[in-house]
Amino acid sequence: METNPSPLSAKHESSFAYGTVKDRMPRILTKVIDVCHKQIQSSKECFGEDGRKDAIDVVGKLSQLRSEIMTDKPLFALDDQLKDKEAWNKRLQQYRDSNDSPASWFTAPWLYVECFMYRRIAGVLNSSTYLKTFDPFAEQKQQSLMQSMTAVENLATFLHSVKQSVKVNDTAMLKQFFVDFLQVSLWGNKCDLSISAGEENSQNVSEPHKNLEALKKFILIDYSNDVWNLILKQKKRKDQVRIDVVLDNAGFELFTDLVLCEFLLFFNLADVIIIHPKCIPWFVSDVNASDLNWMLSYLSSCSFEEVSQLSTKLQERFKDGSMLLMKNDFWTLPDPFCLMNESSSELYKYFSSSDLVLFKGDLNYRKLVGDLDWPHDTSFKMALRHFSPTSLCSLRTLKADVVVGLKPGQAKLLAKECKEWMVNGQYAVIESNIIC
Ligand SMILES: O=P(O)(O)OC[C@H]1O[C@](O)(CO)[C@@H](O)[C@@H]1O
Ligand SMILES: [Mn+2]
Repeated sequence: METNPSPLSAKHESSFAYGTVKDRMPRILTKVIDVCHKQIQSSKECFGEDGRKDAIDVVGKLSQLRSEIMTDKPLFALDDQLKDKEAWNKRLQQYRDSNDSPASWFTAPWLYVECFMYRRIAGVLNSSTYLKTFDPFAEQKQQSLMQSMTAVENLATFLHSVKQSVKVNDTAMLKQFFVDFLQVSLWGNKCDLSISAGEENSQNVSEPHKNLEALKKFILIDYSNDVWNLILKQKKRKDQVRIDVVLDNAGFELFTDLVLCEFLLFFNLADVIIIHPKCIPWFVSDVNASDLNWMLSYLSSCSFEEVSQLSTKLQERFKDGSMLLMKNDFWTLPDPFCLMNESSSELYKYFSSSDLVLFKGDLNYRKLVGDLDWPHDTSFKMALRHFSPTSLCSLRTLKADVVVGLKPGQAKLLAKECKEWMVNGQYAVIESNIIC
């Protein structure tokens, strides 16, 4: 029988999880409470006394949640109206059954409790009358794109020039630019708002595609060659190549992901691309469908021509079906991906017919490897624990103390170089299960 390492957990005071549950999560909740507090007045203006009471009730329940976390109360089964509640409760029960102590915020697996906070926020909002669809992070997500507009303009200009100058059959050039756009999308993952507890974290490099050479030494594992070979191989074998992108953050990161998609579609390296957002406000900056729509209409009306053209082109792609957005509640469960086949078998089956699934970001990586305390030289394949519907590739900057696939001894050397190497977003991986 396989024995797995233990899950990362805030019960270890020296861990990154401990700092997250103790400081970062309450800080994020405080911001959510402030934003909802502002809704008291506007709800009153729109819906009268009823609206005012409704928003006050939301603020009260969120404050209660913050105090539960800060005082390490036991986790309880969800009792709300959202349809994934049974799936959540089942996992909690399984945890309780396999552990003697009751699960609490600081003692249960970090992956469960951090996801649980966002699911609880969604449950509170959904229980209200007037704030059901209110996204407390929407404004921050929009701000982060607006603050990255110079980088957006430069990247759109770069894509435009590549589209103009590179021939569709010039494989060598295409490979070079594929790797560039893949890396731009990778480094776009630095811009999440959860690691900074919601503080401004926009793109501060104005020409992201010109910085790639200098950043190469920070990519610890790099499967871009294999990903490229896989795409070429599938193109030769099939009429329709499909790539799926499991999104992470809105703002600049989403823009870099869409640039990569447009590059692949324009040069016929993929025929259809499916993107997968979250269905509830999640880890502060994660993409919801409404963030994508907002971004495309914001950029379409931008006065910078390359940006508005690109955005209009992307809107057309969603209309003609070469790009599709697919929603699924699985992405906002606490489940590691090795449980996808059990808890969302349709999604697993759906991925089996994809040629390549790209997973963006840190949380997706944590879920790929189960958020377990793996020795760092464990193979990626082993850490996936049989999650292998098709070829997978994770594009992730390191913002949590879990990483696999390194050479023996490499982690020690990195720790000497930089104490914070696993959590400060400076290092990255392009990691894959591809066997080409
Ligand atoms: O947006 P990402 O890349 O998934 O990062 C989410 C962040 O949230 C965390 O869970 C910390 O709160 C880290 O894992 C990570 O830094
Ligand atoms: Mn995120």
